[in-house]
Amino acid sequence: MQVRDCLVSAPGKAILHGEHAVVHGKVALAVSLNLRTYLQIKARSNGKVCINLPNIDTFLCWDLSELKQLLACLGDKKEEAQRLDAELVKRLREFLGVTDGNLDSSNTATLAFLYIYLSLFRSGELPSLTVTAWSELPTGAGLGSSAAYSVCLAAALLCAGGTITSPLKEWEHTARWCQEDLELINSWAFQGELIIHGNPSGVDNAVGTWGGMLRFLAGKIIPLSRVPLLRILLTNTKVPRSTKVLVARVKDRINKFPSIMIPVLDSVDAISCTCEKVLTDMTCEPITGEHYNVLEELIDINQHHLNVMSVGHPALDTLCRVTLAKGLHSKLTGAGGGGCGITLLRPVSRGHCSHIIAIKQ
Ligand SMILES: Nc1ncnc2c1ncn2[C@@H]1O[C@H](COP(=O)(O)OP(=O)(O)O)[C@@H](O)[C@H]1O
Ligand SMILES: C[C@@](O)(CCOP(=O)(O)O)CC(=O)O
Ligand SMILES: [Mg+2]
Repeated sequence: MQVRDCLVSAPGKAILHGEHAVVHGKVALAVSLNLRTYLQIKARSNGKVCINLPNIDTFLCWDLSELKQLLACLGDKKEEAQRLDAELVKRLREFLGVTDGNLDSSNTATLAFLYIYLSLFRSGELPSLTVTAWSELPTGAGLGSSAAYSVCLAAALLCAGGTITSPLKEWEHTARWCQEDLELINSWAFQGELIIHGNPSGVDNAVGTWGGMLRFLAGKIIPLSRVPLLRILLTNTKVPRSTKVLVARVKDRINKFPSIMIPVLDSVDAISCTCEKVLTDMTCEPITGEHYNVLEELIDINQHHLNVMSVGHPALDTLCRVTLAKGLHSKLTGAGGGGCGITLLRPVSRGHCSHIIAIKQ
């Protein structure tokens, strides 16, 4: 089978409020960034499947015959993007020599690719192709690099195999898929996140698929079209961490102290809802210092809650302290434990360097 060549991209994200709580059914507010992951598929006729992931120093090739063996006796089950096929995951882990202890960047990214590739093409002939993915996002820093990679994998493999068609007209440089295709891409991207994160909420792949700013609650995605222009400073502590480990850590703490932790999750939910209301108010009435006072207090309270969830880090404490000395309020974003923090800038604040994002629509 010959696939179509294609090139896709997807954005990273910043979570304003609701990280971790969203995994436990609470509201999160997230926004896409102008930092993207790109992925190209090229059809080959050499009987090989190759993957090049320069950001994580991973360059691998397999013969189609080896990959076909992984599907032996799995049956022609219609590929579906609802849940992981445990048997296929087990075979892939064995094939890559992966045990729970050595699920590093390279192994997880390779596993996610092979899982989606084999699932999508399992009922027909496996195609020979080369996948190359690269990103402007820091890997493992809370800006949704895993989701942007998973969204790109899903979109490109669905497109290469002809399940969805490219919306790009000859004269256009970029285009978006229709809603139905975006939903299919999102559901396969969620599979990638399941492999990389273990227990994802789905908020990151939703932002990677639809872009813009959205409210996410238990799989329900509500785009927020009326939001004010906010300036947010992103700071990368450069402390490495893994979302999978942090999500599992929060779960352990909830299991250990349910009566203490459940109210914390409820409070984070209320913070997201209050923040959303303030943002809406800011679009229908003149913006005042009081709006910013509330947004800043919400950031401070949430940062304390995230520390209570055990996903803080001394480098993030430093960020909060240093910015507060300048009258600015910060919290971690994404899984925490290091990675990136966000700082709300008031309209008068002068541009600190790092990366400034504009939040609108
Ligand atoms: N550009 C990339 N190329 C290949 N794999 C990537 C890339 N970006 C992210 N990944 C995968 O995602 C993992 C990081 O995911 P995660 O811990 O959730 O952090 P993040 O906050 O960046 O999403 C990496 O270990 C790797 O497996
Ligand atoms: C902690 C969490 O809420 C966000 C994780 O984001 P990131 O992988 O750190 O970019 C997990 C999730 O929602 O799946
Ligand atoms: Mg991630």
